[in-house]
Amino acid sequence: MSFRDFIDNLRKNGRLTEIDRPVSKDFEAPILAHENKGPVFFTNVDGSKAIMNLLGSREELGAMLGVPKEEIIQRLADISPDGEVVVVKDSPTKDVIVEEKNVDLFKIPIMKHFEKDGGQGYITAGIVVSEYEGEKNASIHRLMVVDKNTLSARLVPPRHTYVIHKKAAEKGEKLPIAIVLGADPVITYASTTRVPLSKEFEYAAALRGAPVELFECSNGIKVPHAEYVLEGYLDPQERVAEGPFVDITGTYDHIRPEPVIKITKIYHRKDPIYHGILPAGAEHLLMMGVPYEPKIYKAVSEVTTVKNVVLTEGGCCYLHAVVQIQKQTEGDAKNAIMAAFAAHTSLKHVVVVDEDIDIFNPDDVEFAIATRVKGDADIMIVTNVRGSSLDPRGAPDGTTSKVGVDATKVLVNKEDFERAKFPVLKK
Ligand SMILES: C/C(=C\C(=O)O)CCOP(=O)(O)O
Ligand SMILES: [Mn+2]
Repeated sequence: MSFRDFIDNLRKNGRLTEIDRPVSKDFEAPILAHENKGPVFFTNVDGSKAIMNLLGSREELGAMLGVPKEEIIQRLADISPDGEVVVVKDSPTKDVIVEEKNVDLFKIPIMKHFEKDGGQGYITAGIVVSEYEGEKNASIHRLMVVDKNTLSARLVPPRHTYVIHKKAAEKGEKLPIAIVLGADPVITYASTTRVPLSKEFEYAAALRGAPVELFECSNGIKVPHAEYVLEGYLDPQERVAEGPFVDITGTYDHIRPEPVIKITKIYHRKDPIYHGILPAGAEHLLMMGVPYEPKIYKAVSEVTTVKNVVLTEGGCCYLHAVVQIQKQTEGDAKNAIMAAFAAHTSLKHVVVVDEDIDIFNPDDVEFAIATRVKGDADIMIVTNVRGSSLDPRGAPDGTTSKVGVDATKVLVNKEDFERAKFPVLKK
């Protein structure tokens, strides 16, 4: 499905808010997206079309994957990244081709979001596709606009783009890349996942249940059909001060020296639609967090019977997990805690609950903590572990303390924890 077909479906189903008046890419469009919550289509952001909040809820994500929100994790965990990918010659993305001397990123509605943002705006939904010595990758990175043909990418170790760029840079070579904006949303989603190296498009094809078509850019990088493709390279040496940027916590991430991307060509559809993800908005949080949920699910399934996993909105969909298990033996929850921390190294706090707790309801999770936890026995603290660079409370060397809470029933007296039910009355 194309990006446009996806938007048309949202429109037909009455799920799209359309804003026809002219709005500015600098702050105004992001503020409107923040106020509107659901998908918002702008017909005139400084003269261009744009959409924000495209996949801003678990319901929307589930609808795209063809499952209810409670089954997203099982669906993502069950699918192997081995769908069919075909290379085709033509693409509607090639309708308009802007050669190097005319490249001007300021003609694209790349937005400024928050008052202290660094650079000249940030591309927030750009899939960075790279290929080097037979290894391929597709992943979303925040991209700061430096000038009309220069970006800077925050590359976090050990993400695949970081690893591939490092390999090329060690040999002093430029890494050819292409930045894809406005592909089939399943492809964009697949690019946020943590599948094995080179497998994002195969994973997207498996999720979509149909082959993914790629076309070749002039620098050899193969990309899916999209609204915009920015072709260029990651420089082996040059770095600029990247940031500040508001990441998932809604606080400003630090400024760091990050690699520079030069854009050498732009392809776009006629009348292209720009995709912007609102930093710290629901779409951003889900894109960052949901891909880790199947990873945690699979890791916990190795140690006990896992039923579901959620990275909660209150924990920025990244720092807090709730893991639901069918407890078999005493101590299962502690093993589940260790497995969850190993599967998502940025995770800081995890609560393990039983099957009768609704993990999507924070009040129900708090009820489990209130009635099933005894602090000296059920809380596990691990100190000096690798945490998230996004945690404002993390130590300068990137370590933190992690807390696991076993909020499951004690098996020997599990009847003491039974939740009272009203009888069903005969009518
Ligand atoms: C921008 C970040 C991640 C990414 O590109 O996936 C920052 C968070 O990374 P941590 O690994 O949590 O430090
Ligand atoms: Mn990858």
